[in-house]
Amino acid sequence: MDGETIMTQAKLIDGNAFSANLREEITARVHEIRDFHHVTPGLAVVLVGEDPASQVYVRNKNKRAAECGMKSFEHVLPADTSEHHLLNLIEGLNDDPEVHGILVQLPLPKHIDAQKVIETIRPDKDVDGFHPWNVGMLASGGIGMIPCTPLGSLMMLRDHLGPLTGLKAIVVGRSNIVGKPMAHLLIRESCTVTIAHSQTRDLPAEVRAADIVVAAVGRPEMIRGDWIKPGATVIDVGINRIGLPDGKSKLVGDVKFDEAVKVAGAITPVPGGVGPMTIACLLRNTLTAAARLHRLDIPEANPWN
Ligand SMILES: NC(=O)C1=CN([C@@H]2O[C@H](COP(=O)(O)OP(=O)(O)OC[C@H]3O[C@@H](n4cnc5c(N)ncnc54)[C@H](OP(=O)(O)O)[C@@H]3O)[C@@H](O)[C@H]2O)C=CC1
Ligand SMILES: Nc1nc(=O)c2c([nH]1)NC[C@@H]1CN(c3ccc(C(=O)N[C@@H](CCC(=O)O)C(=O)O)cc3)C=[N+]21
Repeated sequence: MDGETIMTQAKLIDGNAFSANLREEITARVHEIRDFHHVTPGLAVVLVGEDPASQVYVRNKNKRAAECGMKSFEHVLPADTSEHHLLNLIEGLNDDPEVHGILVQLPLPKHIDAQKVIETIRPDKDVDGFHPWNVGMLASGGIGMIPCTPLGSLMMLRDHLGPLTGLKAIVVGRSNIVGKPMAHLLIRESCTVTIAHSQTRDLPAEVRAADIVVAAVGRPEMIRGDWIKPGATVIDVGINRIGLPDGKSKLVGDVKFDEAVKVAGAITPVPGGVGPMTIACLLRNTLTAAARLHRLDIPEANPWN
């Protein structure tokens, strides 16, 4: 090196390792409530349609639930399932004492009203945290169920940075499942929060001002290295499968990793970043739901504060 150019390399935030630790902690709690309270947390996952990518996620969720000692109930329904049939299934799960958590994989086929489906899930079994009751609890400072992807993202931020008080954060994306709940969590952590979306003017300038960047856009490698403030912490939520010239495909995030890794202070990779944390947090929410439904007084797994 000539002494002029200082090559920096961001710290990699390892979602696989973090999620393995969290799942270990959850497993211990699951065994504890099984042995002392005779309760086994149960997670029901509902998938409508045969989207192969979704099938992989559902299988992963069930496998991880079983590894933690939970029961898992898989409901795979054909793509032409009626809304009425799906709502009936959910009402059955609402009333099933073995089921503590219910997740309906999104997106749903167009003929089904997703909002109606979400509102049919009992709020205390809504482990996705998408029911308006839980949305309101997060927005108004109450205790509800926190959406898994934002929760996992926050755990990694807190682990890397400690308290986030006063930091400038930008969330790129305003969806109900990632962007909005993420912004609410960051407000709760006393960050100064900007929410950007497709109508934002001069997105690179907004991103450059931020100490924390959460990318949840769904556009492969859109956020470039020269948009990142040197030393910033980057959480890449994006999961995009892109085709390669040789006919194969690979997963990339919403951040151009090779560029950002040279500027950021820390960054989550894709795969191996937010994705595995989402699943660990789903299990954590299922454990929490089981404990609350049975009024068990157990400590939360990784209460990060
Ligand atoms: N790792 C994980 O566990 C998970 C990963 N994901 C991934 O995260 C990504 C986002 O998911 P989700 O929130 O559901 O996606 P949505 O498509 O629902 O939302 C995307 C958001 O990005 C905004 N946006 C789109 N284009 C631009 C642009 N050019 N500039 C600025 N903002 C833009 C949209 O703005 P507008 O509102 O104006 O349209 C919208 O608010 C996806 O890649 C998804 O696969 C999702 C869930 C879990
Ligand atoms: N009701 C509902 N809740 C969700 O939480 C939900 C959903 N619907 N629909 C789809 C999205 C997407 N999602 C992911 C979860 C885990 C990984 C994951 O584990 N990814 C791994 C591996 C991915 C791979 O190899 O394919 C990784 O990033 O390392 C990714 C994406 C949850 N979602």
